[in-house]
Amino acid sequence: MNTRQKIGQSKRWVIKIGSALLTNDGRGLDKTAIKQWVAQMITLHQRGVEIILVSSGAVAEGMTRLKWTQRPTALYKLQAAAAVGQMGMVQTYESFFQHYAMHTAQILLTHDDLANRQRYLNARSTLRTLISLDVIPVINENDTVTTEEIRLGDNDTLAGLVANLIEAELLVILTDQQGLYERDPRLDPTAPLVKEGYAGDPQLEAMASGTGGKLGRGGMLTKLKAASRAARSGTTTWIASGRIPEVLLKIADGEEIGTVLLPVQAPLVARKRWLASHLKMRGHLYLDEGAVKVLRHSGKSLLAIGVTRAEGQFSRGDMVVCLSPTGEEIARGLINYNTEETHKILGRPSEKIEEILGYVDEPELIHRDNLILV
Ligand SMILES: Nc1ncnc2c1ncn2[C@@H]1O[C@H](COP(=O)(O)OP(=O)(O)O)[C@@H](O)[C@H]1O
Ligand SMILES: N[C@@H](CCC(=O)OP(=O)(O)O)C(=O)O
Repeated sequence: MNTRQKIGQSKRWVIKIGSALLTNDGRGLDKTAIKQWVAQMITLHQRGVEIILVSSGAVAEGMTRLKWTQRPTALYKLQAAAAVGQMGMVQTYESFFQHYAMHTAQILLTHDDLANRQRYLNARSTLRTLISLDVIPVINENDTVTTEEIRLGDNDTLAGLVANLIEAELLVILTDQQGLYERDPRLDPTAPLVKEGYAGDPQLEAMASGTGGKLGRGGMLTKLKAASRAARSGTTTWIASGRIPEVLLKIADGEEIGTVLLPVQAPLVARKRWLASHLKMRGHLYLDEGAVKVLRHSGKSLLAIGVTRAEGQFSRGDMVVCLSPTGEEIARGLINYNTEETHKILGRPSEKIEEILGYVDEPELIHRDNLILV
């Protein structure tokens, strides 16, 4: 059995379907195609595969329903379109799955739901429960309530994080191209297809352009970044064209289609994976050489004494980036003190915190359990 065939036998899949594909390039929901993907998912489910769907298309379908020809730039219009289009999308999935007596469940997530530990754990247990009930979760970003500040931005990222959340074995990204090409095929139609690579390989990321089509937001770069995120839970990513007949079954059979991106590092433990899923950084801490060494080699907490400078506006519990004296990123972590407090205690020993602030929240600036090395 070759690598692809082994991957095809994965038992927990996250399947992400992009806007361009789902709405047939903006001509409204492509119900014929959706019907076929649903039929394939049913076959996979009957073979014992657990499926979580991440579906884009709310904004694109909303635009069609509202008869808008141009994707609006104003957030409030995008949110209105998403609210209208999400209805059509979930109705379509539910009715096709109902045909096979299966239920779907709508899950709308925001960045905050994944950044807050309690909500992250709630989302995970809901998804696990739905899977155990043989229900197909249909996930999208909760576009109607997200602001520029807190949005994930594209569903490739969301799919990568969902793969981490439920420890999927395989993330399938269906799009309007055959996979990753060595150059953007819109610019160079002769570019060769990359068949296999490693998630997080910077050489592959250099091949992908960051702009999506007129409907999607991601482009190929976010798909590669999603593969890199997914790899943190040991998940393999398979990017393929959703227009290939029986595409999902071909993947399950390990056929030579699309681009396969293999995880290289050992999977991170659950809490570290959650930490790594934070996308919004609120500040930067510059460490001295001693602190860099301790973080890298001793797995210890970060103390205020090892920090020379702090930038940004953050509150207790926010994610900040730790940099070496030359500005190289070393780690990220949840800080125990806000900006003003940090400015007062940096460079000082932990036993002085009480004297300086009048209280001590924690002796560490960032506890090692809340720290992830980069
Ligand atoms: N190296 C590349 N290989 C393949 N596609 C690329 C590459 N660079 C950029 N792209 C573009 O990414 C697009 C897919 O992204 P996007 O429009 O966001 O799709 P989706 O809606 O499926 O997320 C393709 O149509 C393609 O033009
Ligand atoms: N949440 C948005 C997703 C937009 C988006 O990222 O689309 P895509 O790049 O096609 O995955 C929607 O449903 O329209």
